[in-house]
Amino acid sequence: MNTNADPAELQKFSDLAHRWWDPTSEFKPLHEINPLRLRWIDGHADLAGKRVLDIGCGGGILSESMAALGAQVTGIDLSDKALGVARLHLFESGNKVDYQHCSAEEFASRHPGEFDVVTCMEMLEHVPDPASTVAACAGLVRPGGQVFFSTLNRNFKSYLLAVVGAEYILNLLPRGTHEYAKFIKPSELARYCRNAGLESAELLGMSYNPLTQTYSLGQDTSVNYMLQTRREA
Ligand SMILES: C[S@@+](CC[C@H](N)C(=O)[O-])C[C@H]1O[C@@H](n2cnc3c(N)ncnc32)[C@H](O)[C@@H]1O
Repeated sequence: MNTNADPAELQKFSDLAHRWWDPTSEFKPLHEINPLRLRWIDGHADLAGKRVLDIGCGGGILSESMAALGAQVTGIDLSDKALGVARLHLFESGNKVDYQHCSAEEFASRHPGEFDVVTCMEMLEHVPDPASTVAACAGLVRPGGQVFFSTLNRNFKSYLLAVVGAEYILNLLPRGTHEYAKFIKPSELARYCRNAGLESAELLGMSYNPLTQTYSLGQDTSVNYMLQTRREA
């Protein structure tokens, strides 16, 4: 099976992996959005006791926070360095997460329908074939289970804010973090989901206010957004 991965993208995350848990580092935005997305996911999926798979888990910011709410979490990623940092951090936090080096597609072939909840956050914009990742997510969740995605919209505003603003003006992210052509419109993500047997439910925007330097959830999906989906029963 050809791996649906871009080695240059994985290298970017491996190079920065040692700073994953530093809330002032390049990963500051992930630390800041985490409480918002965690509350949103938990509000829909009631995570305690659920079997959860976190795809593209990186250093484990979301995985650990879901485990802390009582979910049985497995995290998969293709960056060995990020997974190394994620495993080490468990010693510090005392949380339990099963981290594995695997692609979504390969994991789906081994664990069909095994999860109540699948999360795939800030990852689709880093893979060559996001539709294939979405199909793998659909294969991993049980009928009636939920899959949550987040990614970046593709339009002039998202180019200005997520690439020019975040990488070149505010220096929130290292230059080259995001490739504009890989951003995904909500309509495209909804189509990938529909084709994979996932029904789209709530679409929610996540916005950054540079004046207050805070993120908030709302109806504005023009830059960052999240999509809740459910596998047809
Ligand atoms: C921006 S980080 C997001 C980490 C985490 N999902 C979060 O939101 O906190 C993107 C992650 O996707 C991983 N990744 C990129 N391509 C991947 C692939 N094809 N399969 C699995 N993980 C991948 C990277 O190694 C990195 O850890």
